[in-house]
Amino acid sequence: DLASDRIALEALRKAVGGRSLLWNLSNSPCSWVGVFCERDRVVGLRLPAMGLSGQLPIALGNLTQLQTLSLRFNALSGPIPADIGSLASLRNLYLQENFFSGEISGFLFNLQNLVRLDLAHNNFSGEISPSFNNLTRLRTLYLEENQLNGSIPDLNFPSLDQFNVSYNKLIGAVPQRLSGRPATAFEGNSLCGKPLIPCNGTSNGNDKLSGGAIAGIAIGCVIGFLLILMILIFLCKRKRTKQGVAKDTQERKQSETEIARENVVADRGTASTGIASAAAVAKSESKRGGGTKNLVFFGNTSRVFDLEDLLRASAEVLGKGTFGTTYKATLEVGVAVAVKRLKDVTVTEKEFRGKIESVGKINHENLVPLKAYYYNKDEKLLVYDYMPMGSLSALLHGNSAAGRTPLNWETRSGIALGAARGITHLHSQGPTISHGNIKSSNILLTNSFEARVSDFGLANLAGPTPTPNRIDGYRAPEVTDARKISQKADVYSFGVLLLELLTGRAPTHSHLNDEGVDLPRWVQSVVKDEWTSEVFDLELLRYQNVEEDMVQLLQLAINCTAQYPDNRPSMEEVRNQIEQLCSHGGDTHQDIEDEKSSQQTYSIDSGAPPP
Ligand SMILES: Nc1ncnc2c1ncn2[C@@H]1O[C@H](COP(=O)(O)OP(=O)(O)OP(=O)(O)O)[C@@H](O)[C@H]1O
Repeated sequence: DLASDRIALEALRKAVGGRSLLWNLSNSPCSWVGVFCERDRVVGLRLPAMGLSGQLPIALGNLTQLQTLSLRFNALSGPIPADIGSLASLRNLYLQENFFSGEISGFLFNLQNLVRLDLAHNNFSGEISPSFNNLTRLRTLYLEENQLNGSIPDLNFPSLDQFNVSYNKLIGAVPQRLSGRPATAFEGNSLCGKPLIPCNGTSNGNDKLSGGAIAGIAIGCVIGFLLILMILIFLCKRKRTKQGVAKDTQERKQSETEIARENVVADRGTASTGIASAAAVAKSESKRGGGTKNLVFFGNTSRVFDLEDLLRASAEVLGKGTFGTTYKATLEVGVAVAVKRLKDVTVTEKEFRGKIESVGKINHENLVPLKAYYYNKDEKLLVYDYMPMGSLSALLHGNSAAGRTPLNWETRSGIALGAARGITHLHSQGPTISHGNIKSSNILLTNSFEARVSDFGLANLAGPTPTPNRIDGYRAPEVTDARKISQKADVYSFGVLLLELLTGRAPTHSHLNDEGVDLPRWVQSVVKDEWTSEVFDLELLRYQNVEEDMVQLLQLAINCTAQYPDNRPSMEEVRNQIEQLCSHGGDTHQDIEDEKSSQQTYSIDSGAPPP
């Protein structure tokens, strides 16, 4: 009953959270922060990042109705206590990012109802037990970044979605049943076999080579060296006979090498030559009458610069995207612009000009305005305002060591609103107008963190993109060709963007994501298990009085990422809902010490598609 639940919780507080768990012991445990009850029993205990430290007491076994235990991101140490094995109702056990050590306790394998088990980033040692196979309902097993050794047993989980054992001390072959998992699930071990390198005769679990193999390699090296030497002698002789005959050819070759070198430097993003050479090509073309003489400006943009100025500008590569490389060019007058050098433009000049002219006419405070463009046979340049704060992607996933600003709820919801307004404005231009490439690197920020959507109108200038690229994590399931975009596909991508803002995780295929998470699927599966608060970015959990707003935005994101386009809201509806949400957001800067707890039981529709 609740009295025995109370005893367990008080013992836990005494052992690991005396200072950090500010529970009012004279009230019912169901009113305590992180404790969730149903029918007067504790069913959830969620204390992530609460500064808990020390060893878990033998007491939690009292919580016989507990379904979710989340103690992630704390400083808990020692073994997992044996009585956890008596939590017969437990479905979700989330202990990652602590200092737990010792072998993974055999008591865990009694937990027949366990669906998610995350023990990653601890100090667990010993072998992975084949008894994991007792956990037949398991869908998530995360064991990465521990000290586990030995080989991986033949694990057979019928419904496993997520699995990771990377960065342990595992050896031997990946069992066949797990060979379809991504290589990242196994890296950082001495493992072989699909999806890693094949296990051949020379590698039997450890990396030592046999004597025969070493001798073979040595002989191969000597033969290779002799061959190269002979080729070099032959080439030198030939060169001498040709000397003096082809001086002009040599000069030409030299200049080709220069150009090649220049391109390499530009590609590496270390110098301004890329944009300079683009502008130079453009300039020489226009001199020959092969295109427009100069940049074409839009609206009231004052023509403070021309191609010559771009040529002289100091420039740096900002990044390479789907449609080309983007440079920051600082003009001599001190103004910075972003110049996108388009590649693979497949439309005719007339179509290009028509499409870009209509992009240039679109004007809204939440869109990055296209200032000007340049078109000729060899070069197509787009000039935008330069946004000094960079992109949402860099801000969310950038290196925290480099001084990343943590984004609070107010800023995140403001960014969501700004982006929604920008995209809604685009959609209001006509039912066939859509963005086609909504993702966090295309949400740029002003100095005051206002969102401006960039890169609109480019999707149907380029050819099909058969290989997965960075948009793929955002792409709606019905979009098979990047050019066949729609407003409802934009809504899906925007939903993924909202999930990214809420969870702090980048979607699959993002170059910054190493977890391989399919964000909508992951969020839906967690929410279905009534585990909603686990999806939120830890930085957001500091602001407890906004959890209800976060849950509402999460529901909206889930609606946006519905599998069938007709089940998704329109962008206008999305904008209106975020506007409402932001308008009643009062004091959102409550501190972590704020004891006001949010004890609502949130109900989320997991957005399951119709049959
Ligand atoms: N106007 C701008 N001001 C500041 N940074 C920009 C601007 N435009 C683009 N960037 C940044 O330059 C980098 C490269 O942008 P680019 O648009 O070429 O590629 P992408 O956004 O990564 O992918 P895609 O081409 O698919 O949109 C990105 O990090 C982007 O955030």
